[in-house]
Amino acid sequence: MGDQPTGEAPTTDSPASGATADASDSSFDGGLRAPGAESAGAVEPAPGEDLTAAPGEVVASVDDAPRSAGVGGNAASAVAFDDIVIPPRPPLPLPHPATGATHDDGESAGRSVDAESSDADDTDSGTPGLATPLGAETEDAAETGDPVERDDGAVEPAHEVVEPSDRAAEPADGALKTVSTSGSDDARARESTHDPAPADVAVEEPPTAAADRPLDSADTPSDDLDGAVPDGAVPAVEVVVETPLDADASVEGGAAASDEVETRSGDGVSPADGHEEAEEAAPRGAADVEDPTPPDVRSDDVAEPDATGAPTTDPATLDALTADPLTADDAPADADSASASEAAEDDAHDATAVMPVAGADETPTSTDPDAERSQPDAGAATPALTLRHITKTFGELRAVDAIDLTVPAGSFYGLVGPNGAGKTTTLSIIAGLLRADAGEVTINGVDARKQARQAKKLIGVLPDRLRTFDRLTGRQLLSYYGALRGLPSGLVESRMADLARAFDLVDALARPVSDYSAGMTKKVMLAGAMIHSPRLLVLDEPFEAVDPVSSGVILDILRTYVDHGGTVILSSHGMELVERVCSRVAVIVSGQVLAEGTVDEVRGEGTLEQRFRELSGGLGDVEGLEWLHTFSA
Ligand SMILES: Nc1ncnc2c1ncn2[C@@H]1O[C@H](COP(=O)(O)OP(=O)(O)OP(=O)(O)O)[C@@H](O)[C@H]1O
Repeated sequence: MGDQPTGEAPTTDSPASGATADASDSSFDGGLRAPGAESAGAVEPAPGEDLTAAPGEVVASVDDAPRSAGVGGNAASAVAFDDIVIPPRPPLPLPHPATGATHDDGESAGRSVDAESSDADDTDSGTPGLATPLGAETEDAAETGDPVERDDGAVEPAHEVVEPSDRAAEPADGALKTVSTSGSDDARARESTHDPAPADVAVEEPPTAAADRPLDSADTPSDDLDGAVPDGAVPAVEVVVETPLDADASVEGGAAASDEVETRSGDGVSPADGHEEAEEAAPRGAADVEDPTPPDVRSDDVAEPDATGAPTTDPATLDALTADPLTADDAPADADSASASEAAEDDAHDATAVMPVAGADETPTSTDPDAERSQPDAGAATPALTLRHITKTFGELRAVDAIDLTVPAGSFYGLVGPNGAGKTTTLSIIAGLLRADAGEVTINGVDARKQARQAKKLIGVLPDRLRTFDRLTGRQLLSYYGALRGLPSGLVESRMADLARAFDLVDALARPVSDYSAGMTKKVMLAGAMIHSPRLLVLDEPFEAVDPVSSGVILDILRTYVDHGGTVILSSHGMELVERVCSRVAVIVSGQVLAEGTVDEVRGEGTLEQRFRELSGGLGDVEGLEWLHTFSA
């Protein structure tokens, strides 16, 4: 190719462009491009021309050079560079003095360059702009044979860069020095390093999003809560772990500390800033929220140390661990203390305990919906949840209209309804995210308004829209959930490991939740809702975006949870799923409960979906959409 007619070299065909692009990535890029391109500010001329003939030849030079020079790869680059670069500096006519020693190798490059210049002059290839810069650049040095004066005024012998000894000693420098002849700052900067471009790029590269991530690799220690975590998540965890212990000494103080922890953890920066972000993170209707912290991580709990201190997932042990420490003696007193402040009541409860709740022994343990349907009164003694005339309006819209519901303890309760029916609003009120305009919410006998903190201890929440502190890694988030719920760190670690395995999140725990898919986010938040083994799980669309395998796992977990006395209330648009797994169901339309009871009672002779369609008014009006079938484009 070195003997190709010069007229073929300077073209703007795509191969040339492609070669230019390729060459730009190579270590000998500077040798190929710099003299012409950088010094003259060429518009990719020399490379394009040169490479039109060069791609194969350049490679051949690189391959051959080291063999002839008896040096390694880096030297090879330098030799190849010489072969290619030197021609622009000395007089163009061949043979070039510097390439004479390696004529075979240098010939192609030298002729290529020569061809460029002459071709640009001799042919009407339509690429004068491509050839000219290199020609102009080389002429100065080549015709005079004088040292090259750089743009910054420094004088550099033109031949310096071609000294074989220099190249052998510092091949990379040799290549870079050639770049320096351009006189550009960039070239000089590169000249100063012994490391080729890739390292320069790596060093100078601006911070990336990945660099901002708290943890991004699996090599993060499992107990890395104190490890290097950007965004200030570390101090959050440090403080969180200690908060419940502080709360032990003083409920008031503990609550205050807890608030601070929530805030600081929320943004991982500072309490003040975090508070704002925590509010930002609050679910829809934040203006109505009693507490800006999402309910799934919200906790007014004081520490409830593990009775045994031993991590466990054994259901029986979990029941023991989560058994409400409250004593029945205080229950009536609580009911009578409506006039006292909410905080004062909660403190009293925290200090002494209350709550006659339906324990696992009192609750049917069958996961067979049919079996449970045959026991509609199961857990009737103390319902897991009761709503009395709950009403919520948004402006003129009555989203929830005097709803009454009773969810027996140990039931798997489905809330279904069309879009905008009021399901999420209802669940948000149950979770304490929204304050109802009117009505009462009672959770396991605890008035959710009068004894908000006590009530919140009893529930785990998967909120709508998955808003959470997603700058934390999954591990940090679950640790945060657990710490806020007052669990000992060892127990948190143990449960987190169990939940991660169950939800197939082991490999994801070290990654920021913001990088999770929707289904993964749902699963980690569901894990967070469960980590303190609450008595009632309030789940808004728990299966949405979750893959079938994970859905099956979640269902198994929830069923077992219900078997052991837990209660689940969930919203879903999956009629078949609700029909299959739920023992009771309520159909909400326009903020009102139009049907409620066991699944058998609600669906009657047909399917639940048929009943749902009847109650919700069927399909929308699809007439008038004929234009959709005209396919205008
Ligand atoms: N914060 C809010 N501000 C104003 N309107 C709201 C707010 N939250 C809910 N709404 C309105 O209340 C009604 C009930 O909404 P909600 O989210 O409870 O419905 P949903 O049954 O959960 O619907 P979907 O099945 O689509 O999730 C809707 O008309 C909705 O626009």
